[in-house]
Amino acid sequence: MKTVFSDTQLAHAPAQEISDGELKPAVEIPSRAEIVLKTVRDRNVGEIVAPEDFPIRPLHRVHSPDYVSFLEGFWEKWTAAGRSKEAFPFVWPIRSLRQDTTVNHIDGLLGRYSMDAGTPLGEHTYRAARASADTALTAAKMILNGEKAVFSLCRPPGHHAGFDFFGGYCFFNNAAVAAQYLRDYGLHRIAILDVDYHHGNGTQALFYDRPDVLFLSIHADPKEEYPYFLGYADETGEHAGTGFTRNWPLPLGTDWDGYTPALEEACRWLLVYKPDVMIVSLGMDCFENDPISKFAFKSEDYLRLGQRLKKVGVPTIFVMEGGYAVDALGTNCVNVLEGFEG
Ligand SMILES: NCCCCCC(=O)NO
Ligand SMILES: [Zn+2]
Repeated sequence: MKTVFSDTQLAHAPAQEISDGELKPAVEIPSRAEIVLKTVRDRNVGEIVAPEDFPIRPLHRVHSPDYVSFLEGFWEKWTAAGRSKEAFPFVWPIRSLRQDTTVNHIDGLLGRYSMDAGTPLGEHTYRAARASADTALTAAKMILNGEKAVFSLCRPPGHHAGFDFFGGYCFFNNAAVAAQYLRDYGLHRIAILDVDYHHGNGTQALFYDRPDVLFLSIHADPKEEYPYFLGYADETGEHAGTGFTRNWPLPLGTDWDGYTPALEEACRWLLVYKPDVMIVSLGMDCFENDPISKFAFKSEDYLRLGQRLKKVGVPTIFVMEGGYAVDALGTNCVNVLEGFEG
């Protein structure tokens, strides 16, 4: 299986994050990608290719142009305001506040275009996030050109990013951008299976009223876990998209045996939907030693996951999402790819 990756994706290097209500060392760090890349090489997964530089248009097919421009011009505005350290939002246009104002103050803009205070914006965030989206787009283009399976080593991740907001360490929704690109280039049905520990709220919302992209997510129950406010079992799509979203929230502490019934149900939905392509939002934070998560996968369970996904039997793009137990991240990620390749 080929891997797509660019060193530009390492440029976003957050130092801290706000997690569990306090400032902590950031976990979505460049070494995540480096260890996965090293393991891809060491275990001879396949050729590593650089992403193509796509124009901005595929991003505008998923994200609002003003949001993309905000990210692009942010650091200049931030430093013009006399600030030099990574930026954290701290005020949001929540209930009773206006959504329609033209905000100019940098702190207002930060809140307007974000969903949480845990995702710092730095000098190189835009550049790295663009490269991460290009990595997913390149994988999509490779599938259109006949590849049967591609691993897009995306970092920063994407599944929490929505139409006009960043959060959960995500800026551009890499999986959504790839799905839309495949639709724009003639494929009819795309399935996104999100196996990250956290619900992919951004991806769900982007396709919620559409039948052409099926969104399936198995994740920690949002009653107990980020993102808290989406990912419940009663969310099944709306309008033309009714029935084309499915969520399997699972209790904290879930291990592989507790996970497989939901995975089997999701695979049955895939069998019925018969997607032209399956995009797997591949977060490895269900792992038992993940520092911010509370499922109990073992490394060998990721081999089983890859083996099961292979049986779906459609062209597949693996888009990397979360996973913060850096020492085991390479092993766990490549286990999925090797399990898939058989
Ligand atoms: N700081 C709060 C937790 C952010 C979730 C990041 C993630 O792994 N999402 O899949
Ligand atoms: Zn996650």
